[in-house]
Amino acid sequence: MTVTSQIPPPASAALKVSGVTHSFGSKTALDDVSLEAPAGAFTALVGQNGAGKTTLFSLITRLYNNTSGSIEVLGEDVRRSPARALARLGVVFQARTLDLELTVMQNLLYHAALHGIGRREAKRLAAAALGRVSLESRASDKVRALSGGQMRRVEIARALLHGPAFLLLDEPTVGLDIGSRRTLIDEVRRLITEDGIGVLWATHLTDEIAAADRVVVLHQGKVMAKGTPRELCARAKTDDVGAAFMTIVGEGERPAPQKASA
Ligand SMILES: Nc1ncnc2c1ncn2[C@@H]1O[C@H](COP(=O)(O)OP(=O)(O)OP(=O)(O)O)[C@@H](O)[C@H]1O
Repeated sequence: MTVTSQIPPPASAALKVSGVTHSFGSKTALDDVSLEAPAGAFTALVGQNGAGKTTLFSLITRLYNNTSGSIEVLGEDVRRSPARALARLGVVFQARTLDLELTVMQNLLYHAALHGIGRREAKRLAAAALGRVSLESRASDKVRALSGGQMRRVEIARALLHGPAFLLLDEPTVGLDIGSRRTLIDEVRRLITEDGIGVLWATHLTDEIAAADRVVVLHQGKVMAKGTPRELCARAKTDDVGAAFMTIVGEGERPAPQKASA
């Protein structure tokens, strides 16, 4: 009997960013950035403050126009086919955007109305989305009554309303306590395993990375490394992902300007 090794096919890139540069005046926030994030997997975009994570998210979501390179969501170019590309994308921005005085359900229905979803369908979708983040029992509560972590999960439910295949989350755990952080990450990982959603998760916290994740290290607008945590650790000759990140980021530090000798 012949035994053939089962090599899994390469995961297709649900999000593909190629050669994207973006500047604010003379400040280059992103410098020839290329990265891929597969469907049905967790990709961590790790970078310190000012690395360029939010700028990248703003380009992917068309808040800013990408004038160089290309960005594709499930094969749809965001510049050429913005409606089709954005229809496949769910986004949780860094800043919180729920109306605190409305109920959880009212927030979701308002968002659905903006997307042209009819009331009855919106209610069905909202209930299903709340179930996916384990918050169906809070539908009638005012958002103000929720914890920070629960608010984030409502924002994820809102991002899921239109049935996206890929989720972008920009530092979603900032300001949350350890328990809420863990719950939020677990919920998002469950969406990946149960619904096959792809995730790009921006963070500066390396303890949010799991062994099976893909990691992209962004520093001062440049992609410094891409790979599995194990590959990053091997490159930095350490077994600690946080230490590997600091080593890799250190490689990218701009040299201090030389003083002219007298
Ligand atoms: N609207 C803007 N005008 C000018 N400079 C900007 C603007 N937005 C971002 N920048 C600069 O671009 C660089 C990247 O910023 P960005 O917000 O994308 O980083 P980040 O990785 O999201 O950091 P943080 O975690 O602090 O949000 C920074 O140097 C920032 O000061």
